[in-house]
Amino acid sequence: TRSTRPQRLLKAVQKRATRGDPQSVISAIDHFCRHSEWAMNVGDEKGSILDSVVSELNPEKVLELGTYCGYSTVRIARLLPPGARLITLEFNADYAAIARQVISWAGLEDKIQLVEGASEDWIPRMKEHFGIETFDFVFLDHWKDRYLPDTKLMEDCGLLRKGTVLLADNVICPGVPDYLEYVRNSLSYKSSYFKSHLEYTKAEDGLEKSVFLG
Ligand SMILES: Cn1cnc(CNC(=O)c2cc(-c3ccc(F)cc3)cc(O)c2O)c1
Ligand SMILES: [Mg+2]
Repeated sequence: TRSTRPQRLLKAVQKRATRGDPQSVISAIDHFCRHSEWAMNVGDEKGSILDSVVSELNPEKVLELGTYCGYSTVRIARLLPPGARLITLEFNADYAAIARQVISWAGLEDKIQLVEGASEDWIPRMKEHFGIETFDFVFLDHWKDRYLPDTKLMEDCGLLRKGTVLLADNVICPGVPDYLEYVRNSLSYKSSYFKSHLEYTKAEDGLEKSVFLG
């Protein structure tokens, strides 16, 4: 049967990228998405903003909601200091299978724990299952109707501390109006918008950076 787009994306990585070289994996996926088939990775333009937020923060404990093919997982993990850990949650088993191979090709498996399942099931288990008290950085890029409930769930589970940074993808396209309204009006967050474009297109999109004030 016909291959899937994530399978073709993985083939492009294995064909073009060098094992153990995260930058070549990122470039191979960007090339595939620009010249072969669009895919919903955060992309190179918003990816550069993601890089700058991560580099400035130097987080030890990172949570990513929505792995997809592992593009942003690799972008983040390549910048983490030794000993830092990234937990990434993916609901879709087919995406998770591809992401594991992309992460492995980049040689970053030691920094990354990919967990398959629903974010609402795993967020309450971060402490007892992963020994995580609080996260330093959270990248939200999963189902857009889950950004707000999962943020409230992270608050309720005590996973955010004074200074934890949430960075949300797609706040314009597809858009997350309820989440934006919440983080921009809540006294518990200092929020700012980074205007950019939908990956590999000219359409407007952006990232919302929200610092939890405790
Ligand atoms: C099925 N599924 C598994 N994970 C998810 C969560 N991600 C998205 O939905 C997502 C969607 C788009 C997008 C799609 C079509 C379009 F016309 C414009 C934008 C872009 C993104 O960056 C995304 O992260 C969905
Ligand atoms: Mg996205």
